[in-house]
Amino acid sequence: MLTVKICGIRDAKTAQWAFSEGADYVGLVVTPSPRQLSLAEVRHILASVPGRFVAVGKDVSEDLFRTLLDLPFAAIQLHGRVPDRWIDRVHDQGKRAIATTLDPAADVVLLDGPIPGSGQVRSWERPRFSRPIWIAGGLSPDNVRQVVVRLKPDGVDVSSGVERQGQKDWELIARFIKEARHGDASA
Ligand SMILES: O=C(O)c1ccccc1NCC(=O)[C@H](O)[C@H](O)COP(=O)(O)O
Repeated sequence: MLTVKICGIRDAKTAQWAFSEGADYVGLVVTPSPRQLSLAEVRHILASVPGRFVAVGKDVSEDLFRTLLDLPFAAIQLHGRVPDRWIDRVHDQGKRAIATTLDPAADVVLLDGPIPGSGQVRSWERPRFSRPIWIAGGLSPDNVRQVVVRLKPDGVDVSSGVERQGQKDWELIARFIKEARHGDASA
């Protein structure tokens, strides 16, 4: 079944909404971005909402990485710099590792757009690879069904495509999940 991740959620109520609409994962951004959360905000959301959360960061420092390993995230998604053995360390904590390059050690490879969270479309192709592939970069409720039907990815991931004026929009989140699931049912 298709995995759906909604990324860059910044409050507990919106996270709860995404899960209630059928999201499999919610991503919390922990490095510089308009969606970045403080660690206090992250802890608050993780403590208030049951569900599978992903820590999402770019060029994460060793200190931050250690903190993320100790928090109850289901998965860690690493963009940019990924030092040797980090994926093993994610696994040692019983978490899943989401890589943004074709890394055979990862549990999932996220094929993202050129700038994460920017809404820029990647060239939507699905490489042959031994790990599950999630597609992201410029997805929205208007195109996700077609992308799922055409590429048959293992998952889809969205951030700006479910925002209005820089804020997550509940109706767009619900519609994105519905459209992705329709695509999966007819793929
Ligand atoms: O979303 C961010 O602001 C972000 C910042 C730093 C690292 C990663 C980030 N997002 C990663 C994601 O998983 C996004 O969902 C993905 O890049 C797709 O974004 P969009 O094209 O806006 O849907």
